[in-house]
Amino acid sequence: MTNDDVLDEFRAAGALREGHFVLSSGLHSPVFLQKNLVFMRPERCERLCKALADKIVATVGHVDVAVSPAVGGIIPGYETARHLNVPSIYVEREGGGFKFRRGFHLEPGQKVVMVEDIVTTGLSSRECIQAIKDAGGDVVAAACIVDRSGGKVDVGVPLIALASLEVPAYPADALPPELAAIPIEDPGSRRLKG
Ligand SMILES: O=P(O)(O)OC[C@H]1O[C@H](OP(=O)(O)OP(=O)(O)O)[C@H](O)[C@@H]1O
Ligand SMILES: O=C(O)c1cc(=O)[nH]c(=O)[nH]1
Ligand SMILES: [Mg+2]
Repeated sequence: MTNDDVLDEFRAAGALREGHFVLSSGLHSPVFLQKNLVFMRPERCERLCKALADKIVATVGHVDVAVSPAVGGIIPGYETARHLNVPSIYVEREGGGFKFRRGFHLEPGQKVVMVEDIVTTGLSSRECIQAIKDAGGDVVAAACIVDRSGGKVDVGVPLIALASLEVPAYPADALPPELAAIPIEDPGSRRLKG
């Protein structure tokens, strides 16, 4: 799939949103990819994740397991794992960091692909990769549906992105006036209080 094919799936799902969004990293952006509106349609999710699985196999060959960071990574992680024919497990936030819960664990040295939905700064990917390493996994690659950094981000392992875009994002103290004038939405789960 080309970048345009991937973006067309987001457009067709109404998931390419414009406004004023505060991202997981705390950066602000006029564009938000609301991936859940894409993943809610199994046929869309299947098209994207099959293409991502093919790209993973072509890049790193066989892996043993896919691990994703909750919440956004869970559905694409599962669907990508289905096409890789490997198990899919996930980490979730507990006390600030990502932890394996629900009986999920890794065997020492298992080859892991970390599957994210969207990468912006790579912070969530790096946190997830650290949790996998702490659990004994060997992270052979990271993968995502969309890399919003246009290939600039470094997550410490090769990043396999189905699509790569450069989307503007600004620190809170450096907002363009036209963005500052729009009310803020905070759509992710990082700052959710229980
Ligand atoms: O590369 P980054 O700067 O870390 O940004 C990308 C992350 O932001 C989103 O997660 P978020 O924490 O908003 O919560 P969600 O997974 O529940 O959507 C997305 O799912 C990625 O995990
Ligand atoms: O950086 C993020 O938090 C982020 C950006 C985006 O476009 N979509 C998303 O789900 N998260
Ligand atoms: Mg996430």
